[in-house]
Amino acid sequence: MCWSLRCEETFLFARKEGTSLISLNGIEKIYHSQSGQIHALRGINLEVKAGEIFGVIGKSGAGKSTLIRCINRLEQPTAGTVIVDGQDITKLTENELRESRKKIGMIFQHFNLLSSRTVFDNIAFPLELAGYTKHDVEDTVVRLLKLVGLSDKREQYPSQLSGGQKQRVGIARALANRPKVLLCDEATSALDPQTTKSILELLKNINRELKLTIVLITHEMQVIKEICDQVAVMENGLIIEQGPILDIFTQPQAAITREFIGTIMNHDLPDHFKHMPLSRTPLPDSKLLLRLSFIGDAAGEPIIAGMIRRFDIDVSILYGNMDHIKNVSFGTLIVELSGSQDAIHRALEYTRAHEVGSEVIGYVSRHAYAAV
Ligand SMILES: Nc1ncnc2c1ncn2[C@@H]1O[C@H](COP(=O)(O)OP(=O)(O)OP(=O)(O)O)[C@@H](O)[C@H]1O
Repeated sequence: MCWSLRCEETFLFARKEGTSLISLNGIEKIYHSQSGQIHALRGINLEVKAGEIFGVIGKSGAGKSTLIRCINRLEQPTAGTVIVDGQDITKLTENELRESRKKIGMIFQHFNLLSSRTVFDNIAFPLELAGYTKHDVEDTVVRLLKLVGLSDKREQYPSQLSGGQKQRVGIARALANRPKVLLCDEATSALDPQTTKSILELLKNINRELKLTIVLITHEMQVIKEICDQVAVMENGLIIEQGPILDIFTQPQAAITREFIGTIMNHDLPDHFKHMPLSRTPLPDSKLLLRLSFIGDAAGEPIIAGMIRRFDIDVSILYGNMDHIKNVSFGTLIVELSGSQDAIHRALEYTRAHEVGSEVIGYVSRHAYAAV
């Protein structure tokens, strides 16, 4: 990281952290193919603030690649505007675009390195194109190699590197022109989990140290959870949900968001409960199924013990998990409350007074247990 500290003048940020660096307004993309038209993006609006890591998640075909490629105009949007650092990318001439793209680095799933060039020469390539002197090229590449931890590989060829090392070369090359934005197109999808972790760690460090804004697309919720500040969820060319990741993880609204979160943490009832008839209103002699969500300080509160102590009820924990994002703990418990309806009602009020999210899943008759 010392490269950035010695060269802070090389990363000049026109925009302060927290102000909008990328703004997509009403982006449409229609592809014309032999089999007809494909409406890949359907009115995308997106704001990425300077200094943040913004993740876009979606299943295959959702439109993620098309979206990220509109940011540097590798794809020309059919309609809408793409503003990067105050400049409307969609309106630029080819010459202006070439210059503007220096502000926008990109890395790819399959690295896209030049196989006939060494590691050093791959990273040097954009600098040579930009007309840097031999001395400046040498100086910059040496520093970039150090930044990505590949100083000892400078004379190797891509075929002699592991996937993670290749992606490090890709990152160094993308940073060569001192961009303000780094676009990551499924940058870890071809890597094993351990290597993925180390690349995400590197991206996180680069974001922190160089204050580089990062936009990444992925189909893996774990990637979003590990490094993103904000996330947008895409389906069928639309953004169906977006927000800070803690909000999205603790209060997912759309079914597909719940599905993505479900791939790394369970948010659902245990299977055998799914087959029980649930009532929205209390039945005589029924038990209440409740989902409790805890965030931050509330995660440490002994809420269950408090309920049992204060009210004449039994509480069984059916399912629970705890996790943390950016050092904030959060968790979910699915509990079953049994007792008089009055005691259950008061226990419910008690949870609501304690800044604990509580969602009534339903009431289940005691007899239902026998039927399952
Ligand atoms: N060059 C193209 N010509 C025609 N159709 C395309 C083209 N590129 C993408 N599409 C179509 O646009 C839609 C969105 O594709 P896109 O690659 O953006 O999705 P994605 O979410 O990135 O999917 P994946 O994760 O599989 O890459 C898909 O239906 C795809 O088939």
